[in-house]
Amino acid sequence: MKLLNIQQIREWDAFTVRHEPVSSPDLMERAGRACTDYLIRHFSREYAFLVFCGLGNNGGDGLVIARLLAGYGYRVDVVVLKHANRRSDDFSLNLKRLENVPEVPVHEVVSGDQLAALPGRDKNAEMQEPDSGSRMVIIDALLGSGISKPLEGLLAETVNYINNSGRQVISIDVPTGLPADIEQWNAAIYKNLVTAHTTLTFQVPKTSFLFPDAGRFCGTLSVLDIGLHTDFLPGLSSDMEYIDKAFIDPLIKPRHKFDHKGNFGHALLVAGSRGKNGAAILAARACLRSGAGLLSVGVPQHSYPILQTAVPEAMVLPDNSDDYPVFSFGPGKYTAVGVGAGIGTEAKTLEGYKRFLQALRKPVVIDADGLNLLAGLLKTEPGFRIPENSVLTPHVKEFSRLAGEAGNSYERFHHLREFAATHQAHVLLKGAHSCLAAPDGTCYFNSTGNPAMAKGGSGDVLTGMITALLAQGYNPRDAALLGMYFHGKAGDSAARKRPASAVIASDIIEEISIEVSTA
Ligand SMILES: NC(=O)C1=CN([C@@H]2O[C@H](COP(=O)(O)OP(=O)(O)OC[C@H]3O[C@@H](n4cnc5c(N)ncnc54)[C@H](OP(=O)(O)O)[C@@H]3O)[C@@H](O)[C@H]2O)[C@@H](O)CC1
Ligand SMILES: Nc1ncnc2c1ncn2[C@@H]1O[C@H](COP(=O)(O)OP(=O)(O)O)[C@@H](O)[C@H]1O
Ligand SMILES: [K+]
Repeated sequence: MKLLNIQQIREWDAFTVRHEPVSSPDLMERAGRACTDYLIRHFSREYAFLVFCGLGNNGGDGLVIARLLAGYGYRVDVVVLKHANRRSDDFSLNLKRLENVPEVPVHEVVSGDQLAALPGRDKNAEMQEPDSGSRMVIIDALLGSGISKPLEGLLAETVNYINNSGRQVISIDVPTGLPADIEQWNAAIYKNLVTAHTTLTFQVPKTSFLFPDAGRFCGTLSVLDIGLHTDFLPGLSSDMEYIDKAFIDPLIKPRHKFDHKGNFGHALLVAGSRGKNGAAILAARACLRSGAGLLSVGVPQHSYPILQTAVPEAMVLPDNSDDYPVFSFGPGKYTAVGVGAGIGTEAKTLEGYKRFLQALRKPVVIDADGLNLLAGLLKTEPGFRIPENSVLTPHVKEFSRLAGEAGNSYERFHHLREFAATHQAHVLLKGAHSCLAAPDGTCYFNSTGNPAMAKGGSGDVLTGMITALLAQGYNPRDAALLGMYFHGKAGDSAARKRPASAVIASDIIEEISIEVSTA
Protein backbone atom coordinates (compact mmCIF):
# COMPACT_ATOMS: atom_id res chain seq x y z
CA MET A 1 0.00 0.00 0.00
CA LYS A 2 1.41 3.37 -0.99
CA LEU A 3 1.87 5.83 1.86
CA LEU A 4 0.39 9.22 1.03
CA ASN A 5 0.56 12.71 2.39
CA ILE A 6 -2.58 14.52 3.52
CA GLN A 7 -2.88 16.52 0.31
CA GLN A 8 -2.92 13.25 -1.67
CA ILE A 9 -5.47 11.70 0.72
CA ARG A 10 -7.76 14.72 0.25
CA GLU A 11 -7.47 14.35 -3.53
CA TRP A 12 -8.25 10.65 -3.19
CA ASP A 13 -11.32 11.52 -1.15
CA ALA A 14 -12.50 13.99 -3.82
CA PHE A 15 -11.71 11.51 -6.63
CA THR A 16 -13.91 8.90 -4.91
CA VAL A 17 -16.76 11.39 -4.52
CA ARG A 18 -16.54 12.22 -8.27
CA HIS A 19 -15.87 8.80 -9.77
CA GLU A 20 -17.71 6.26 -7.64
CA PRO A 21 -19.78 8.47 -7.37
CA VAL A 22 -20.67 8.87 -3.72
CA SER A 23 -21.82 11.97 -1.88
CA SER A 24 -19.51 13.47 0.70
CA PRO A 25 -21.97 12.78 3.59
CA ASP A 26 -22.25 9.16 2.43
CA LEU A 27 -18.48 8.83 2.50
CA MET A 28 -18.49 10.20 6.04
CA GLU A 29 -21.23 7.71 6.90
CA ARG A 30 -19.00 4.93 5.58
CA ALA A 31 -16.07 6.15 7.69
CA GLY A 32 -18.29 6.30 10.79
CA ARG A 33 -19.71 2.87 9.99
CA ALA A 34 -16.21 1.33 9.76
CA CYS A 35 -15.34 2.77 13.19
CA THR A 36 -18.64 1.62 14.69
CA ASP A 37 -18.12 -1.91 13.35
CA TYR A 38 -14.73 -1.93 15.06
CA LEU A 39 -16.18 -0.63 18.33
CA ILE A 40 -19.03 -3.12 18.53
CA ARG A 41 -16.55 -5.96 17.85
CA HIS A 42 -14.34 -4.80 20.72
CA PHE A 43 -16.77 -3.52 23.37
CA SER A 44 -19.82 -5.11 24.91
CA ARG A 45 -22.84 -3.03 25.92
CA GLU A 46 -21.42 -2.79 29.43
CA TYR A 47 -19.36 0.05 28.01
CA ALA A 48 -20.60 3.58 27.44
CA PHE A 49 -19.04 6.10 25.08
CA LEU A 50 -18.23 9.76 25.52
CA VAL A 51 -17.63 11.15 22.02
CA PHE A 52 -15.65 14.41 21.81
CA CYS A 53 -16.37 16.20 18.53
CA GLY A 54 -14.67 19.20 16.93
CA LEU A 55 -16.41 21.30 14.28
CA GLY A 56 -14.73 19.89 11.16
CA ASN A 57 -15.13 16.58 9.36
CA ASN A 58 -13.36 14.65 12.10
CA GLY A 59 -16.07 15.90 14.45
CA GLY A 60 -18.60 14.86 11.77
CA ASP A 61 -17.23 11.30 11.93
CA GLY A 62 -17.71 11.40 15.70
CA LEU A 63 -21.36 12.39 15.29
CA VAL A 64 -21.98 9.51 12.87
CA ILE A 65 -20.34 7.07 15.29
CA ALA A 66 -22.48 8.35 18.18
CA ARG A 67 -25.70 7.94 16.17
CA LEU A 68 -24.79 4.43 14.97
CA LEU A 69 -23.66 3.24 18.41
CA ALA A 70 -26.93 4.45 19.92
CA GLY A 71 -28.74 2.44 17.26
CA TYR A 72 -26.96 -0.66 18.57
CA GLY A 73 -28.19 0.08 22.08
CA TYR A 74 -25.00 1.58 23.56
CA ARG A 75 -25.14 4.47 26.00
CA VAL A 76 -23.55 7.45 24.26
CA ASP A 77 -22.92 11.07 25.23
CA VAL A 78 -21.62 13.62 22.73
CA VAL A 79 -19.48 16.63 23.59
CA VAL A 80 -19.36 19.33 20.92
CA LEU A 81 -16.42 21.62 21.47
CA LYS A 82 -17.06 25.13 20.19
CA HIS A 83 -13.45 25.95 19.44
CA ALA A 84 -14.16 28.07 16.35
CA ASN A 85 -17.00 29.88 14.58
CA ARG A 86 -16.86 27.86 11.38
CA ARG A 87 -18.12 24.31 11.03
CA SER A 88 -17.98 21.94 8.08
CA ASP A 89 -21.16 21.20 6.09
CA ASP A 90 -21.03 17.49 6.86
CA PHE A 91 -20.57 18.23 10.55
CA SER A 92 -23.68 20.46 10.52
CA LEU A 93 -25.69 17.85 8.62
CA ASN A 94 -24.79 15.12 11.10
CA LEU A 95 -25.52 17.33 14.10
CA LYS A 96 -29.01 17.80 12.66
CA ARG A 97 -29.39 14.06 12.15
CA LEU A 98 -28.43 13.52 15.78
CA GLU A 99 -31.30 15.77 16.87
CA ASN A 100 -33.57 12.91 15.80
CA VAL A 101 -31.87 10.58 18.28
CA PRO A 102 -33.07 11.95 21.61
CA GLU A 103 -31.35 9.24 23.65
CA VAL A 104 -27.95 10.78 22.81
CA PRO A 105 -27.38 13.89 24.96
CA VAL A 106 -25.26 16.59 23.29
CA HIS A 107 -23.18 18.71 25.65
CA GLU A 108 -21.89 21.96 24.19
CA VAL A 109 -18.62 23.13 25.66
CA VAL A 110 -17.47 26.69 25.13
CA SER A 111 -15.03 27.03 28.01
CA GLY A 112 -12.73 24.77 29.98
CA ASP A 113 -14.63 25.03 33.26
CA GLN A 114 -17.55 23.14 31.67
CA LEU A 115 -15.37 20.04 31.25
CA ALA A 116 -15.63 19.22 34.94
CA ALA A 117 -19.41 18.79 34.57
CA LEU A 118 -19.23 16.16 31.81
CA PRO A 119 -20.49 12.63 32.42
CA GLY A 120 -18.07 10.03 33.66
CA ARG A 121 -15.69 12.54 35.22
CA ASP A 122 -15.39 10.52 38.45
CA LYS A 123 -13.76 7.28 37.48
CA ASN A 124 -13.05 6.30 41.10
CA ALA A 125 -16.70 6.50 42.10
CA GLU A 126 -17.57 4.25 39.21
CA MET A 127 -14.97 1.70 40.25
CA GLN A 128 -16.29 1.60 43.81
CA GLU A 129 -19.89 1.21 42.71
CA PRO A 130 -19.82 -0.97 39.61
CA ASP A 131 -23.60 -0.79 39.20
CA SER A 132 -23.71 2.98 39.16
CA GLY A 133 -22.60 3.35 35.57
CA SER A 134 -20.93 1.63 32.70
CA ARG A 135 -17.23 1.68 32.03
CA MET A 136 -16.72 4.70 29.85
CA VAL A 137 -14.59 4.90 26.73
CA ILE A 138 -13.58 8.23 25.22
CA ILE A 139 -13.82 8.67 21.47
CA ASP A 140 -11.53 11.42 20.28
CA ALA A 141 -13.10 13.03 17.20
CA LEU A 142 -11.96 16.58 17.93
CA LEU A 143 -9.57 17.17 15.04
CA GLY A 144 -8.14 14.83 12.46
CA SER A 145 -5.95 15.40 9.46
CA GLY A 146 -7.07 19.04 9.21
CA ILE A 147 -4.91 20.50 11.95
CA SER A 148 -3.12 23.56 10.74
CA LYS A 149 -1.25 24.64 13.88
CA PRO A 150 -0.50 23.51 17.44
CA LEU A 151 -3.49 23.42 19.78
CA GLU A 152 -4.12 26.22 22.25
CA GLY A 153 -6.87 27.42 24.59
CA LEU A 154 -10.02 25.31 24.83
CA LEU A 155 -8.70 22.58 22.51
CA ALA A 156 -5.49 22.24 24.53
CA GLU A 157 -7.48 22.16 27.79
CA THR A 158 -9.78 19.46 26.43
CA VAL A 159 -6.87 17.35 25.24
CA ASN A 160 -5.39 17.65 28.68
CA TYR A 161 -8.73 16.61 30.20
CA ILE A 162 -8.91 13.54 27.94
CA ASN A 163 -5.33 12.49 28.68
CA ASN A 164 -5.88 12.76 32.43
CA SER A 165 -9.29 11.07 32.42
CA GLY A 166 -7.88 7.62 33.16
CA ARG A 167 -10.22 6.33 30.44
CA GLN A 168 -9.46 4.24 27.42
CA VAL A 169 -9.09 6.70 24.53
CA ILE A 170 -9.82 5.80 20.92
CA SER A 171 -8.80 8.41 18.37
CA ILE A 172 -10.61 8.69 15.07
CA ASP A 173 -8.31 8.94 12.05
CA VAL A 174 -5.55 10.85 13.89
CA PRO A 175 -4.91 11.56 17.60
CA THR A 176 -6.06 15.15 17.99
CA GLY A 177 -3.20 17.61 17.75
CA LEU A 178 -0.78 15.30 15.91
CA PRO A 179 0.21 16.50 12.43
CA ALA A 180 -0.50 13.59 10.10
CA ASP A 181 2.43 14.29 7.75
CA ILE A 182 5.79 13.55 9.29
CA GLU A 183 7.27 16.63 7.53
CA GLN A 184 5.08 18.83 9.76
CA TRP A 185 6.02 17.11 12.99
CA ASN A 186 8.13 19.02 15.47
CA ALA A 187 8.17 17.79 19.08
CA ALA A 188 9.19 21.22 20.38
CA ILE A 189 6.09 22.89 18.87
CA TYR A 190 3.35 20.27 19.01
CA LYS A 191 3.00 19.75 22.74
CA ASN A 192 -0.75 19.38 23.28
CA LEU A 193 -1.81 16.09 21.75
CA VAL A 194 -4.14 13.27 22.62
CA THR A 195 -2.31 10.13 23.71
CA ALA A 196 -4.54 7.38 22.35
CA HIS A 197 -4.74 3.72 23.34
CA THR A 198 -5.99 2.93 19.85
CA THR A 199 -6.16 4.92 16.63
CA LEU A 200 -8.70 3.94 13.99
CA THR A 201 -7.33 5.50 10.85
CA PHE A 202 -8.97 5.63 7.44
CA GLN A 203 -7.64 3.78 4.41
CA VAL A 204 -3.88 4.32 4.91
CA PRO A 205 -1.62 4.96 7.90
CA LYS A 206 -0.52 8.57 8.02
CA THR A 207 3.23 8.96 7.71
CA SER A 208 3.79 10.43 11.18
CA PHE A 209 2.35 7.24 12.73
CA LEU A 210 5.35 5.23 11.56
CA PHE A 211 8.07 7.17 13.35
CA PRO A 212 8.66 6.58 17.09
CA ASP A 213 8.74 10.27 18.15
CA ALA A 214 5.29 11.00 16.68
CA GLY A 215 3.79 7.51 16.35
CA ARG A 216 3.89 6.88 20.10
CA PHE A 217 0.73 9.02 20.44
CA CYS A 218 -1.31 6.56 18.34
CA GLY A 219 -1.26 3.49 20.58
CA THR A 220 -2.38 0.41 18.68
CA LEU A 221 -3.02 1.24 15.06
CA SER A 222 -5.94 -0.14 13.10
CA VAL A 223 -6.29 0.79 9.43
CA LEU A 224 -9.96 0.75 8.34
CA ASP A 225 -10.90 0.32 4.70
CA ILE A 226 -13.53 2.92 3.78
CA GLY A 227 -13.52 1.97 0.12
CA LEU A 228 -11.76 4.94 -1.45
CA HIS A 229 -11.64 4.43 -5.24
CA THR A 230 -8.64 2.27 -6.23
CA ASP A 231 -8.38 3.82 -9.72
CA PHE A 232 -6.80 6.82 -8.05
CA LEU A 233 -3.68 4.93 -6.99
CA PRO A 234 -1.85 4.05 -10.24
CA GLY A 235 -1.42 7.72 -11.11
CA LEU A 236 0.17 8.54 -7.78
CA SER A 237 3.80 8.88 -7.01
CA SER A 238 5.01 7.81 -3.60
CA ASP A 239 8.38 6.42 -2.63
CA MET A 240 7.06 5.10 0.67
CA GLU A 241 5.19 1.81 0.91
CA TYR A 242 3.35 0.17 3.80
CA ILE A 243 3.88 -3.57 3.67
CA ASP A 244 0.72 -5.57 4.14
CA LYS A 245 -0.68 -8.92 3.05
CA ALA A 246 -1.76 -7.63 -0.36
CA PHE A 247 1.78 -6.47 -1.09
CA ILE A 248 3.49 -9.59 0.28
CA ASP A 249 1.39 -12.49 -1.03
CA PRO A 250 2.35 -12.09 -4.73
CA LEU A 251 6.05 -12.20 -3.81
CA ILE A 252 5.88 -15.73 -2.39
CA LYS A 253 7.13 -18.51 -4.68
CA PRO A 254 5.18 -21.75 -4.43
CA ARG A 255 6.87 -25.13 -3.94
CA HIS A 256 6.30 -27.77 -6.63
CA LYS A 257 5.69 -31.47 -6.39
CA PHE A 258 9.09 -32.53 -7.80
CA ASP A 259 11.17 -29.95 -5.91
CA HIS A 260 14.13 -31.26 -3.93
CA LYS A 261 16.39 -29.64 -1.35
CA GLY A 262 18.81 -28.55 -4.08
CA ASN A 263 16.16 -26.14 -5.34
CA PHE A 264 16.11 -24.22 -2.08
CA GLY A 265 19.75 -23.30 -1.75
CA HIS A 266 22.57 -23.95 0.67
CA ALA A 267 22.80 -21.23 3.31
CA LEU A 268 25.87 -20.43 5.37
CA LEU A 269 25.49 -18.71 8.72
CA VAL A 270 28.54 -17.40 10.54
CA ALA A 271 27.36 -16.63 14.03
CA GLY A 272 28.12 -17.02 17.71
CA SER A 273 31.20 -16.94 19.94
CA ARG A 274 31.91 -18.05 23.51
CA GLY A 275 28.91 -17.00 25.61
CA LYS A 276 26.85 -16.15 22.51
CA ASN A 277 26.18 -19.53 20.94
CA GLY A 278 22.49 -18.82 21.42
CA ALA A 279 22.66 -16.30 18.57
CA ALA A 280 23.92 -19.03 16.21
CA ILE A 281 21.29 -21.50 17.39
CA LEU A 282 18.40 -19.05 17.01
CA ALA A 283 19.53 -17.86 13.57
CA ALA A 284 20.07 -21.46 12.42
CA ARG A 285 16.66 -22.67 13.58
CA ALA A 286 14.93 -19.67 12.04
CA CYS A 287 16.81 -20.26 8.78
CA LEU A 288 15.62 -23.86 8.60
CA ARG A 289 12.03 -22.89 9.46
CA SER A 290 12.16 -20.35 6.62
CA GLY A 291 12.78 -22.88 3.92
CA ALA A 292 16.53 -23.17 3.23
CA GLY A 293 17.31 -26.50 1.50
CA LEU A 294 20.59 -26.98 3.35
CA LEU A 295 22.28 -25.07 6.12
CA SER A 296 25.87 -24.94 7.29
CA VAL A 297 26.82 -22.97 10.37
CA GLY A 298 30.39 -21.70 10.68
CA VAL A 299 31.38 -21.55 14.36
CA PRO A 300 34.49 -21.52 16.55
CA GLN A 301 35.60 -24.96 17.71
CA HIS A 302 34.16 -24.92 21.21
CA SER A 303 30.72 -24.37 19.64
CA TYR A 304 30.88 -27.49 17.50
CA PRO A 305 29.14 -29.95 19.88
CA ILE A 306 26.71 -27.26 21.01
CA LEU A 307 25.45 -26.56 17.50
CA GLN A 308 25.38 -30.23 16.49
CA THR A 309 23.23 -31.01 19.49
CA ALA A 310 20.95 -27.98 19.45
CA VAL A 311 20.29 -27.95 15.68
CA PRO A 312 20.65 -31.50 14.33
CA GLU A 313 19.24 -30.46 10.93
CA ALA A 314 22.23 -28.16 10.29
CA MET A 315 25.78 -29.05 9.25
CA VAL A 316 28.53 -27.48 11.31
CA LEU A 317 31.69 -25.98 9.88
CA PRO A 318 34.33 -25.61 12.61
CA ASP A 319 36.53 -22.53 12.37
CA ASN A 320 40.24 -22.47 13.04
CA SER A 321 39.89 -20.89 16.48
CA ASP A 322 38.43 -21.84 19.80
CA ASP A 323 36.43 -18.87 21.17
CA TYR A 324 35.41 -16.59 18.31
CA PRO A 325 35.20 -16.84 14.53
CA VAL A 326 38.23 -16.01 12.38
CA PHE A 327 36.69 -17.01 9.02
CA SER A 328 39.26 -19.66 8.15
CA PHE A 329 36.71 -20.98 5.64
CA GLY A 330 35.87 -18.89 2.57
CA PRO A 331 32.40 -18.00 1.28
CA GLY A 332 32.80 -21.06 -0.98
CA LYS A 333 29.94 -22.95 -2.54
CA TYR A 334 27.09 -21.43 -0.60
CA THR A 335 24.06 -19.83 -2.22
CA ALA A 336 23.70 -17.11 0.40
CA VAL A 337 25.35 -16.04 3.63
CA GLY A 338 24.17 -14.59 6.95
CA VAL A 339 26.92 -13.15 9.10
CA GLY A 340 27.39 -11.27 12.33
CA ALA A 341 24.99 -12.43 15.05
CA GLY A 342 27.01 -12.84 18.25
CA ILE A 343 30.45 -13.02 16.56
CA GLY A 344 32.09 -10.36 18.78
CA THR A 345 34.56 -7.72 17.66
CA GLU A 346 37.98 -9.31 18.36
CA ALA A 347 40.85 -8.06 16.17
CA LYS A 348 41.33 -11.55 14.67
CA THR A 349 37.62 -11.73 13.84
CA LEU A 350 37.86 -8.37 12.09
CA GLU A 351 40.85 -9.55 10.05
CA GLY A 352 39.09 -12.71 8.85
CA TYR A 353 35.78 -10.92 8.33
CA LYS A 354 37.34 -8.30 6.06
CA ARG A 355 38.91 -11.01 3.86
CA PHE A 356 35.64 -12.92 3.86
CA LEU A 357 33.57 -9.93 2.72
CA GLN A 358 36.10 -8.99 0.04
CA ALA A 359 35.93 -12.50 -1.43
CA LEU A 360 32.15 -12.72 -1.15
CA ARG A 361 30.21 -12.88 -4.44
CA LYS A 362 26.93 -14.17 -2.99
CA PRO A 363 23.96 -12.36 -1.45
CA VAL A 364 24.57 -11.70 2.22
CA VAL A 365 22.72 -10.56 5.35
CA ILE A 366 24.91 -8.58 7.73
CA ASP A 367 23.71 -8.15 11.31
CA ALA A 368 24.82 -7.18 14.82
CA ASP A 369 28.63 -7.40 15.35
CA GLY A 370 28.96 -7.89 11.60
CA LEU A 371 27.58 -4.34 11.31
CA ASN A 372 29.74 -2.98 14.12
CA LEU A 373 32.86 -4.37 12.42
CA LEU A 374 31.63 -3.05 9.09
CA ALA A 375 31.19 0.44 10.59
CA GLY A 376 34.86 0.33 11.63
CA LEU A 377 35.96 -0.83 8.18
CA LEU A 378 34.02 1.92 6.41
CA LYS A 379 35.63 4.54 8.66
CA THR A 380 39.23 3.31 8.62
CA GLU A 381 39.41 2.08 5.04
CA PRO A 382 37.80 4.66 2.76
CA GLY A 383 37.96 2.34 -0.28
CA PHE A 384 36.16 -0.52 1.48
CA ARG A 385 32.99 -1.54 -0.31
CA ILE A 386 29.95 -3.30 1.10
CA PRO A 387 29.47 -6.47 -1.00
CA GLU A 388 26.92 -6.34 -3.80
CA ASN A 389 23.49 -7.80 -2.96
CA SER A 390 23.82 -7.08 0.75
CA VAL A 391 20.98 -6.74 3.22
CA LEU A 392 22.02 -4.90 6.38
CA THR A 393 19.76 -5.28 9.43
CA PRO A 394 20.78 -2.67 12.03
CA HIS A 395 18.81 -1.57 15.06
CA VAL A 396 18.98 2.14 15.83
CA LYS A 397 22.26 1.99 17.72
CA GLU A 398 23.99 -0.14 15.12
CA PHE A 399 22.75 2.20 12.42
CA SER A 400 24.15 5.23 14.21
CA ARG A 401 27.56 3.50 14.28
CA LEU A 402 27.32 3.11 10.51
CA ALA A 403 25.84 6.47 9.57
CA GLY A 404 26.24 8.81 12.55
CA GLU A 405 23.83 10.05 15.22
CA ALA A 406 20.50 11.64 14.27
CA GLY A 407 18.57 14.28 16.23
CA ASN A 408 15.22 12.51 15.76
CA SER A 409 13.65 9.57 14.00
CA TYR A 410 12.80 11.52 10.82
CA GLU A 411 16.36 12.74 10.46
CA ARG A 412 17.48 9.11 10.95
CA PHE A 413 15.13 8.11 8.14
CA HIS A 414 16.92 10.55 5.81
CA HIS A 415 20.27 9.08 6.86
CA LEU A 416 18.88 5.63 6.14
CA ARG A 417 17.83 6.54 2.62
CA GLU A 418 21.11 8.24 1.93
CA PHE A 419 23.16 5.35 3.28
CA ALA A 420 21.27 2.78 1.18
CA ALA A 421 21.78 4.87 -1.96
CA THR A 422 25.45 5.68 -1.33
CA HIS A 423 26.38 2.07 -0.58
CA GLN A 424 23.89 0.50 -3.02
CA ALA A 425 22.71 -1.82 -0.25
CA HIS A 426 19.32 -2.75 1.17
CA VAL A 427 19.23 -1.46 4.73
CA LEU A 428 16.54 -2.65 7.14
CA LEU A 429 16.31 -0.39 10.17
CA LYS A 430 14.63 -2.44 12.90
CA GLY A 431 11.99 -1.09 15.24
CA ALA A 432 8.23 -1.05 15.86
CA HIS A 433 7.66 -0.24 12.17
CA SER A 434 10.89 -1.57 10.71
CA CYS A 435 11.83 0.23 7.52
CA LEU A 436 13.67 -1.23 4.55
CA ALA A 437 15.46 1.37 2.44
CA ALA A 438 16.30 0.16 -1.07
CA PRO A 439 19.19 1.58 -3.09
CA ASP A 440 16.70 3.28 -5.48
CA GLY A 441 15.33 5.40 -2.63
CA THR A 442 12.08 3.50 -2.02
CA CYS A 443 11.31 2.86 1.65
CA TYR A 444 9.10 0.04 2.86
CA PHE A 445 7.52 0.23 6.34
CA ASN A 446 6.44 -2.95 8.09
CA SER A 447 2.92 -3.45 9.41
CA THR A 448 3.49 -6.56 11.54
CA GLY A 449 5.16 -7.15 14.91
CA ASN A 450 4.56 -6.04 18.46
CA PRO A 451 6.39 -5.12 21.68
CA ALA A 452 6.57 -8.80 22.76
CA MET A 453 9.47 -8.96 20.29
CA ALA A 454 11.51 -6.40 22.19
CA LYS A 455 13.78 -9.02 23.73
CA GLY A 456 17.33 -10.27 23.05
CA GLY A 457 17.42 -12.84 20.28
CA SER A 458 14.55 -11.54 18.13
CA GLY A 459 17.01 -9.94 15.72
CA ASP A 460 18.98 -13.20 15.34
CA VAL A 461 15.76 -14.86 14.22
CA LEU A 462 15.30 -12.22 11.51
CA THR A 463 18.87 -12.77 10.27
CA GLY A 464 18.24 -16.50 9.90
CA MET A 465 14.98 -15.88 8.06
CA ILE A 466 16.39 -13.45 5.50
CA THR A 467 19.42 -15.70 4.93
CA ALA A 468 17.06 -18.59 4.10
CA LEU A 469 15.08 -16.44 1.68
CA LEU A 470 18.23 -15.26 -0.12
CA ALA A 471 19.38 -18.89 -0.34
CA GLN A 472 16.09 -19.76 -2.05
CA GLY A 473 16.82 -17.25 -4.78
CA TYR A 474 14.69 -14.29 -3.68
CA ASN A 475 16.36 -11.02 -4.65
CA PRO A 476 17.65 -8.91 -1.73
CA ARG A 477 14.62 -6.59 -1.71
CA ASP A 478 12.05 -9.38 -1.66
CA ALA A 479 14.04 -11.49 0.80
CA ALA A 480 14.28 -8.55 3.20
CA LEU A 481 10.58 -7.67 2.81
CA LEU A 482 9.36 -11.24 3.25
CA GLY A 483 11.69 -11.74 6.22
CA MET A 484 10.60 -8.50 7.88
CA TYR A 485 6.89 -9.13 7.35
CA PHE A 486 6.80 -12.80 8.38
CA HIS A 487 9.14 -12.21 11.34
CA GLY A 488 6.60 -9.69 12.68
CA LYS A 489 3.73 -11.99 11.86
CA ALA A 490 5.41 -14.83 13.78
CA GLY A 491 5.87 -12.41 16.69
CA ASP A 492 2.16 -11.55 16.53
CA SER A 493 1.20 -15.24 16.63
CA ALA A 494 3.56 -15.82 19.57
CA ALA A 495 2.00 -12.88 21.43
CA ARG A 496 -1.49 -14.36 21.01
CA LYS A 497 -0.39 -17.45 22.93
CA ARG A 498 1.36 -15.78 25.87
CA PRO A 499 1.53 -12.41 27.61
CA ALA A 500 3.95 -10.10 25.79
CA SER A 501 6.44 -10.18 28.65
CA ALA A 502 6.66 -13.98 28.45
CA VAL A 503 7.40 -14.31 24.73
CA ILE A 504 10.98 -15.35 23.91
CA ALA A 505 12.79 -15.53 20.58
CA SER A 506 12.36 -19.33 20.40
CA ASP A 507 8.57 -18.80 20.50
CA ILE A 508 8.86 -16.57 17.43
CA ILE A 509 10.74 -19.33 15.58
CA GLU A 510 7.98 -21.83 16.41
CA GLU A 511 5.46 -19.50 14.74
CA ILE A 512 7.37 -18.86 11.50
CA SER A 513 5.13 -19.62 8.56
CA ILE A 514 6.15 -18.15 5.23
CA GLU A 515 3.17 -18.86 3.04
CA VAL A 516 0.18 -17.18 1.44
CA SER A 517 -2.29 -17.11 4.30
CA THR A 518 -6.04 -17.21 4.01
CA ALA A 519 -6.64 -14.96 7.06
N1 LIG B 1 -10.58 10.77 2.93
C1 LIG B 1 -10.70 10.48 4.17
O1 LIG B 1 -9.80 9.89 4.69
C2 LIG B 1 -11.92 10.90 4.91
C3 LIG B 1 -11.79 11.77 6.00
N2 LIG B 1 -12.76 12.03 6.84
C4 LIG B 1 -12.50 12.82 8.05
O2 LIG B 1 -12.20 14.16 7.76
C5 LIG B 1 -11.13 14.58 8.62
C6 LIG B 1 -10.51 15.81 8.11
O3 LIG B 1 -11.49 16.79 8.22
P1 LIG B 1 -11.22 18.36 8.09
O4 LIG B 1 -10.38 18.59 6.90
O5 LIG B 1 -12.51 19.03 8.18
O6 LIG B 1 -10.31 18.66 9.33
P2 LIG B 1 -10.50 18.44 10.92
O7 LIG B 1 -9.33 17.63 11.34
O8 LIG B 1 -11.84 17.93 11.29
O9 LIG B 1 -10.32 19.90 11.56
C7 LIG B 1 -10.49 21.04 10.79
C8 LIG B 1 -11.06 22.17 11.60
O10 LIG B 1 -10.26 22.42 12.72
C9 LIG B 1 -9.68 23.73 12.63
N3 LIG B 1 -8.33 23.66 13.15
C10 LIG B 1 -7.28 23.00 12.64
N4 LIG B 1 -6.21 23.08 13.44
C11 LIG B 1 -6.61 23.84 14.47
C12 LIG B 1 -5.96 24.30 15.64
N5 LIG B 1 -4.70 23.98 15.90
N6 LIG B 1 -6.66 25.07 16.49
C13 LIG B 1 -7.93 25.38 16.25
N7 LIG B 1 -8.60 24.97 15.16
C14 LIG B 1 -7.94 24.21 14.30
C15 LIG B 1 -9.74 24.10 11.19
O11 LIG B 1 -9.75 25.49 11.09
P3 LIG B 1 -8.87 26.24 9.98
O12 LIG B 1 -7.47 25.71 10.09
O13 LIG B 1 -9.48 25.88 8.68
O14 LIG B 1 -8.98 27.66 10.34
C16 LIG B 1 -11.06 23.44 10.78
O15 LIG B 1 -12.14 24.21 11.19
C17 LIG B 1 -10.27 13.35 8.66
O16 LIG B 1 -9.33 13.37 9.70
C18 LIG B 1 -11.34 12.28 8.84
O17 LIG B 1 -11.68 12.16 10.21
C19 LIG B 1 -14.01 11.24 6.69
O18 LIG B 1 -15.11 11.88 7.18
C20 LIG B 1 -14.32 10.85 5.26
C21 LIG B 1 -13.21 10.35 4.48
N1 LIG C 1 7.86 -2.75 19.80
C1 LIG C 1 8.13 -3.54 18.75
N2 LIG C 1 7.20 -3.71 17.78
C2 LIG C 1 7.48 -4.49 16.70
N3 LIG C 1 8.65 -5.15 16.52
C3 LIG C 1 9.60 -5.02 17.44
C4 LIG C 1 9.40 -4.21 18.60
N4 LIG C 1 10.53 -4.26 19.33
C5 LIG C 1 11.40 -5.06 18.66
N5 LIG C 1 10.84 -5.53 17.53
C6 LIG C 1 11.49 -6.38 16.51
O1 LIG C 1 12.34 -7.34 17.15
C7 LIG C 1 13.63 -7.39 16.54
C8 LIG C 1 14.70 -6.98 17.55
O2 LIG C 1 15.94 -7.02 16.94
P1 LIG C 1 17.28 -6.58 17.70
O3 LIG C 1 17.11 -5.24 18.32
O4 LIG C 1 18.40 -6.78 16.76
O5 LIG C 1 17.35 -7.64 18.88
P2 LIG C 1 18.51 -8.65 19.28
O6 LIG C 1 19.80 -8.14 18.74
O7 LIG C 1 18.51 -8.62 20.75
O8 LIG C 1 18.13 -9.95 18.71
C9 LIG C 1 13.55 -6.46 15.32
O9 LIG C 1 13.23 -7.19 14.17
C10 LIG C 1 12.42 -5.50 15.67
O10 LIG C 1 11.77 -5.00 14.54
K1 LIG D 1 -9.14 12.69 16.26
